[in-house]
Amino acid sequence: MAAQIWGSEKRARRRREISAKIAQMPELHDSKPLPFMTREEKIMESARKLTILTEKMGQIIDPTDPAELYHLNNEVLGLEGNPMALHGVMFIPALSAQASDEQQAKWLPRALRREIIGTYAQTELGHGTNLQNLETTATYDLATQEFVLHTPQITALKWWPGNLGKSSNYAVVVAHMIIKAKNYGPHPFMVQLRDEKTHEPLPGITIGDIGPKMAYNIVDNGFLGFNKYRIPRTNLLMRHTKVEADGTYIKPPHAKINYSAMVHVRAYMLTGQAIMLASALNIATRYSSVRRQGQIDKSQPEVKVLEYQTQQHRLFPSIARAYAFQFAGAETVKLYEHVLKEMKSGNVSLMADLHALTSGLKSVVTYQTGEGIEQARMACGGHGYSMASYISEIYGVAIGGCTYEGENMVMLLQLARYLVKSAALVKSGQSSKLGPLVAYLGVKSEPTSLIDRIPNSGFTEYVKTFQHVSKRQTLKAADMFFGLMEKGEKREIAWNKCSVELNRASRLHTRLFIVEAFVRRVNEIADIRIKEALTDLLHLHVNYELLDIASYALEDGFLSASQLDYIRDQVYLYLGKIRPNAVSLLDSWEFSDIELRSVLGRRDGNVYENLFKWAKSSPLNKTDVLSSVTQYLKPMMEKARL
Ligand SMILES: Cc1cc2nc3c(=O)[nH]c(=O)nc-3n(C[C@H](O)[C@H](O)[C@H](O)COP(=O)(O)OP(=O)(O)OC[C@H]3O[C@@H](n4cnc5c(N)ncnc54)[C@H](O)[C@@H]3O)c2cc1C
Repeated sequence: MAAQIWGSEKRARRRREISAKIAQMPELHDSKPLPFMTREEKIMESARKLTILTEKMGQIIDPTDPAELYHLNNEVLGLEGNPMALHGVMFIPALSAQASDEQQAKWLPRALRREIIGTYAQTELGHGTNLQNLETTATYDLATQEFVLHTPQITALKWWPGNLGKSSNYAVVVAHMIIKAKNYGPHPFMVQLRDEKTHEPLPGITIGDIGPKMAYNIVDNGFLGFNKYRIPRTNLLMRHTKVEADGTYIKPPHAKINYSAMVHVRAYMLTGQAIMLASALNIATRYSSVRRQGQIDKSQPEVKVLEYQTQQHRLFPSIARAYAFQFAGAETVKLYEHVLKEMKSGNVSLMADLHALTSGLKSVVTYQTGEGIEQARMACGGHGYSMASYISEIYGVAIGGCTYEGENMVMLLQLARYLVKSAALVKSGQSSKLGPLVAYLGVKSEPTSLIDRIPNSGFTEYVKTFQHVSKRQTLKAADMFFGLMEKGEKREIAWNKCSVELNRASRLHTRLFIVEAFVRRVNEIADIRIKEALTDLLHLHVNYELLDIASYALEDGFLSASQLDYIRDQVYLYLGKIRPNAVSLLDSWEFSDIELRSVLGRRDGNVYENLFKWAKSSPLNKTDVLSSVTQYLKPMMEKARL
């Protein structure tokens, strides 16, 4: 099963080998549980491990393999980030995608050798989503052939970029490029922020940390201001756009080229989210098979809480989602690699499809991951609320994904734009022009669903039902939008008035893709036992998801009330079928104890002993009487007793 999850037998084996090596290297382990450290201590601890990794990485992994690097980071540095988190995830990819060959030759080897640390600074205090209204400017000075970076007011400060505050000495900074008083819009520039010897901010730069956050506190998200700070013209990243010495601006050959970096990050985010969801569920499911509370049959002993149907209903559909997201993520990464190849040979047409899809996937997957992790936390009762479970940290980190890399609602609206364009093609009889991911919008569906009416139909009738609801909602929302415009509403006003319905269409389209990706994967599996276990999970997935969106299928009579009852019964049937495999379905992800960092979710299952040991190591327990008591509470009580 691990091979299915991680993509191949070899990848699964390499993960095990890497975990085994790390287990033998105590210098790479947390020196004490992270929840007992202050933010400064955590950053120090992470930097310590980072420098060891820089030295020894080659002994543990193949550093050119992103999957191995990801696993190493997760296990050693953990989810809470590290002082170079953005360096690998955003800075190097931004240089790779947007710097010219010459620029790459100058900066990339230094970045890869870690001579410099970089980040990606786009968001500002005043604007994140609306890039057109970013306020940082880069004005071209023809006389010196330099760009002058400036933040004219407080809202123009860069705000949020990871590792910008204290760790990075370089950044790719997005600023409005102005040449001869003409604004060419936001463009990326390579900017040195700090002196390479002293690490002090360079003159003209105001920089710092934005303070503690809900999670991710090892990352020093920062602010950055420029006071007429000069950089050479050649620091504009010039892979696609160019500015010549005389200020001549050369446009990128194709606007969609700029999508590729975003699509890349969003595609990889999906598997990251699946891993976080599976981690939280692994903790909660293991704990639920140890924790005993109450009886189902009063004549019998207390049961493991995993026996309760409500507990299964809380956890198992999310297990199915974790698998679904992992498979959809892997498929999207493959699709991305294919589209990239096509683009290199001049075919950019598929990028729009993929960009739209990844916008929807990023939004649906991060939202449902957050939901699933929170349910996992509650499934652990009181102990889930303790940092010993580590689920709250996983939750905090995962839901950051709902906001960064494009705020979720805005992402859904991006996909909706594509769906509305596609609906217009259907309405004008041009369905043959639909992109491959939306081709179903042009296919006539049956009048009613055949779920439970055709024996052994596999998942075909489910997929058709998802297609029907997605198509119907897309055409309905598009009709609403076109109708308002026909009545004379301005395009933007009409769009805003339909945006809830449009986002519903985007969610349904995305959920359809996730279901299809799951079905495709299960159909490919040769090993009978694995296929059987995943088929059960897929049954739960399609029935649970359909029940969740049933109102869309009921409103036009596509599904009947009796079919809904059948679907509901199927959910209960598969909860029961999955119960015996639940723990192993998550153990198959092969997270090590080091990686999970959870007292509740350890492999040995010694929850109570481990919890007591953990509590005793709380810094508050170093002394029996705290100075807060001697200084304040004791005198207060003494005074009251007089
Ligand atoms: C953990 C974390 C890490 C980050 N790391 C980085 C980083 O490394 N580099 C970087 O540059 N930035 C980073 N960011 C910033 C992040 O990219 C932005 O916060 C994000 O793009 C959202 O923008 P915003 O904060 O301006 O939200 P806003 O756009 O102000 O969103 C507020 C609300 O308005 C709604 N809204 C906004 N516009 C529209 C619209 N057009 N239609 C409908 N609704 C709308 C949103 O849906 C949301 O509900 C990070 C943020 C977080 C939380």
